[in-house]
Amino acid sequence: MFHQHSAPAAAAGDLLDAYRPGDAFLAAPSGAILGQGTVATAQRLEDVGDLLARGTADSPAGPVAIGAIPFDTASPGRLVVPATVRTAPPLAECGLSGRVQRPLPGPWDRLPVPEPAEHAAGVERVRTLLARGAGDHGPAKIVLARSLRLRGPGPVDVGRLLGNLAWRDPGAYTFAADLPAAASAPRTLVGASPELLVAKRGGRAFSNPLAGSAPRSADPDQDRFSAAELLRSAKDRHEHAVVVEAVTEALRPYCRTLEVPEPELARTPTLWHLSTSVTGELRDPETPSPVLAAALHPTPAVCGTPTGAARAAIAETEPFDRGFYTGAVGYTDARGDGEWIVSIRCADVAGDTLGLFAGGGIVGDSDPDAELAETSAKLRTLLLALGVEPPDAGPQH
Ligand SMILES: C=C(O[C@H]1C=CC=C(C(=O)O)[C@@H]1O)C(=O)O
Repeated sequence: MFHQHSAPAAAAGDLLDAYRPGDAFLAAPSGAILGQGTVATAQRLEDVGDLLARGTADSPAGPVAIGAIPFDTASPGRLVVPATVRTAPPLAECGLSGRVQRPLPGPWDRLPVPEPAEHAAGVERVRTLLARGAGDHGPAKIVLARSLRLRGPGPVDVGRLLGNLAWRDPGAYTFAADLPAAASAPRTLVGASPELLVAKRGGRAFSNPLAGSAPRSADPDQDRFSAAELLRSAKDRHEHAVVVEAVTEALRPYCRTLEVPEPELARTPTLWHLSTSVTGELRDPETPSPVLAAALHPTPAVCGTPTGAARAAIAETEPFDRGFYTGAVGYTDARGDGEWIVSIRCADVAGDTLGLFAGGGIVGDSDPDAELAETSAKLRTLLLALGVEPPDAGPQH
């Protein structure tokens, strides 16, 4: 039996200031939450409901669990019931504009894994696999990722990095989640994702699959052109449709109705994406958000389709373990209301090192050079927030 203290905060900026390594922070367009201290933990989404039922809280919604699950559903996650939970209105309402970005001190050693040319060769290999499997229950889409390892002159200041990410894009899902440490050093997943895996509020479920991307440009005409091209691109619309179909099929057993509008454009400071906002009315309004997240994860936005074949191709092709990249980060209360975010545009931080990751969906007509450019733009979310790359004159929002 445990008890969780809850308190409102005036502004999400206060929660950012209060964040310390080991805490859990998530800022979403619906509001921000900070968890501090630990009274209970679980390793799997499926166990969170029972865990929360064993405690009480100051809040009428009961205790809250916050945390992360990895890409590989067979590996343990870290889901924490914090001793204290503080909530605040969304970051975008709290006026972070009075602050400045505080670059993290360098110099930084960079190690791409694999080398960019090797990633491009991997895209070619995956295209061959896709061609071979076409029409034969083989994979139809595979998300291939690459990694960039950075080592700085001292322990990475995760709080500062989190503040910079929030400042750069207050509309993103900005998060820091404590991870199971490999050695004695604390480990944190920190990032600013544009993608909602699933949210559940009362009797409704929401998902916002993204897939199909184009790098933004500093030239406004070129930027508008890239966005319009993306919206028209048959290749990107196919890549996107595969994800929307999988998301609606995974939600359908839980929903009485599902609204699936046409894709539209969504933007981050570095990329355009095709985006579909799916809304469902739940058959059972008490279906908990972790159950929905477990049913959806991993979507073809991060893995591919069919899931098993895509997962096998990823394991064969990517020369690193994804860990918590392309997993999910989120929270739920004891009533099951909560939000789970696709953990992309993030870094796995331990001591003086960061593992950055970026991937892209590969279909039959993907171009290896375009995939390199796209993953470079995705890596820039973290590189800009670190101050490793100077802020450019390009679009910021
Ligand atoms: C896998 C990532 O992005 C996914 C989300 C949006 C667009 C994507 C794409 O166009 O390929 C990816 O599916 C990543 O950022 O590492």
